[in-house]
Amino acid sequence: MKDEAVIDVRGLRTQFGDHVVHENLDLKVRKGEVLGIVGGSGTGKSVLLRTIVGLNRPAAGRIEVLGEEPSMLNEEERQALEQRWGILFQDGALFSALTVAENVQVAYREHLKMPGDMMDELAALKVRLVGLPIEAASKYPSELSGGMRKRAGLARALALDPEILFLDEPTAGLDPIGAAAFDRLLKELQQALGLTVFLVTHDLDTLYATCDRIAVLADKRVILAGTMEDMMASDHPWITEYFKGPRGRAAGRAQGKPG
Ligand SMILES: Nc1ncnc2c1ncn2[C@@H]1O[C@H](COP(=O)(O)OP(=O)(O)OP(=O)(O)O)[C@@H](O)[C@H]1O
Repeated sequence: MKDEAVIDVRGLRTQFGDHVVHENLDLKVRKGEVLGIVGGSGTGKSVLLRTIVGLNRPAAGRIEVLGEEPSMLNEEERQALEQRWGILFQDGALFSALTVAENVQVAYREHLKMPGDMMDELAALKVRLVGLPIEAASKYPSELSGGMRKRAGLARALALDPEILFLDEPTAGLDPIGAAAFDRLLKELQQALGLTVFLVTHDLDTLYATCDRIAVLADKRVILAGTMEDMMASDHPWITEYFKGPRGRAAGRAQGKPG
């Protein structure tokens, strides 16, 4: 069932006042794939993510996630659906007054009833899963490096064993070594856990290292969704400049692809 769509967006329009961000946007994300969303600054990548997860209301169109239409659900059904995905926002969005373990446990307190020691064990498991030392569990976000905070955010996003992981610019602000390590972790986790990943990124190295397909946002819609080979074959000016410009070529060479 590799082609089964777990996210299906059709005819989406989003707008803020008179400002139309998306018009007639279609996008399918297939089960088990890592889909990278790219596009120029302000083309609406983050707004698309936020709209799919219900944080922003579409002006028109239809959004299905895991076979459900979030806007048609009652509160209880919505909560049940929300437990099936995890989100890592750009800034990690950790609660600064809580330790890493407590951040992971927010989801357990909200959605599950379980004894404290079991929550501790589960949080420790998630902390290890994302490659953090166990000591990090009792630290506050301000005591961690940027890379460790991203991993802590990922641990929180994975708290409830989601089927879909939404990531907004996960490698932004990381040094190249930290970013490459995060890419490897993401790919390993995606394969081990069978996740579907919706990944907003500007990072060409991340695209090469992790994505099965890429969707390009321009002119208020997805102008091309396909593999890296499809991107290289396109003659759309933005796509050509992005993927075949000096940075695109360098990223391709680093992954052993001819530039
Ligand atoms: N809550 C909001 N109210 C009004 N306008 C908004 C809101 N959120 C986003 N926008 C506008 O929607 C457009 C798309 O924003 P978005 O953050 O999705 O862009 P992006 O493609 O993720 O950009 P970047 O790559 O720079 O992060 C921008 O013009 C932005 O100003």
